[in-house]
Amino acid sequence: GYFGDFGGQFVPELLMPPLLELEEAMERILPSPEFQDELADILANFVGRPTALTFCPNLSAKLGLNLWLKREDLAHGGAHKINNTIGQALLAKKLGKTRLLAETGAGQHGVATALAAARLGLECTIYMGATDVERQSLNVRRMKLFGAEVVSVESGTKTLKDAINAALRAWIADQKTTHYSFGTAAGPHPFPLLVRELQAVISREARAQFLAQAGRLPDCVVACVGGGSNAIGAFHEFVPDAGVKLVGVEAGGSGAPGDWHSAPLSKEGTPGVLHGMHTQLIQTPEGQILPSHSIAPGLDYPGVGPEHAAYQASGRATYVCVNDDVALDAFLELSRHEGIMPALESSHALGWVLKNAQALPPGSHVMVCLSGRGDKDLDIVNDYLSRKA
Ligand SMILES: C[C@@H](c1c[nH]c2ccccc12)[C@H](N)C(=O)O
Repeated sequence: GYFGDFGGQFVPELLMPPLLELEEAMERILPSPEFQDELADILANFVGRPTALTFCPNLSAKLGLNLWLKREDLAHGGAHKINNTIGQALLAKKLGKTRLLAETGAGQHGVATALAAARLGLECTIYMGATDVERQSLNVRRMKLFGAEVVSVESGTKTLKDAINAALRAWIADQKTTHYSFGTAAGPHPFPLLVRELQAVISREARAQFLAQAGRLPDCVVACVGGGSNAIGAFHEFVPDAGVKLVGVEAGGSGAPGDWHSAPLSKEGTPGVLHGMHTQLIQTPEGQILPSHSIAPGLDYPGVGPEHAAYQASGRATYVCVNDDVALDAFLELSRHEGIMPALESSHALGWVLKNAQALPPGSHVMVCLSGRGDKDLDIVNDYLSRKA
């Protein structure tokens, strides 16, 4: 369960039985033709795959690049999250589980888990920090309308990292009937591997679409990195293609000195253990996890998936970060020039491309993973516009 020095299963002994059961299920059930056929049918006819690979003629002309977008914003639920939640829900059902539980901070993973449970006839309990329940009330309403129970977590800073701790504890207490559907390619082994396998559909489709539509491979694949699930999925099938640069874009927050960020890889992160994994973290020298911040709720996390930490260490991928304003400007650029409204999370990836277009060879073919749609972010964007006016 390691990616170089990173990964592992740093959990209480009590959590080992369900993790071992999940690992065995992953090896036995996931690759089976029966599971793969059933998953392919759901991805086609419920999720709406394959998602488009969209060329951007106006921004390409403006930037002197060939800008392509992998449209995970068009997947059911409005983001890439469903690739993971529907796969884990199907696996849980094959294991005879009757309930899913999950963590969420921004609410996107909670919604994607709740709708997958509804579709597959499973009960669903979502753990969410009390602070997040307050500020993401629309997603709380969506989860409840899909039939999920939302448990408000009052411990710690009452945000995502506390929701994960509460969900892991709940799983220990109820492991026989319940599957924990982890929200990103992080957590204790086998979650980083399982989520990567389920999100790899993004690059599996994109690689074939690029060859068909552009007649070649991309020069560069760019994706935002919070926990890292859309990025690991966008990278995975391109990893063997040495000519394809992989760029992960983290959230730099406001950028003001002393302000919090969510960029353990591209800023001063250090190795440590959190949520069952050894990875790069934003922490004090004594190992106290520091608060994180980003204008994009889905990127707000002080850690990162271990496979990304390993790709940074090996040099296979490069990790950079952009601040809130660069992401907001990218949101406006794509909306105004291409008629597509990107999630603020995805806007970080696009923002890096817009900011660094001159540094890329002219005519480069760049694929940005558009991990989600931006309707959820209208209030934040309008607030930015009124401040800027
Ligand atoms: C990205 C996703 C998420 C869900 N669970 C996570 C664990 C670690 C990092 C990120 C996540 C999002 N923050 C959410 O709360 O739904």
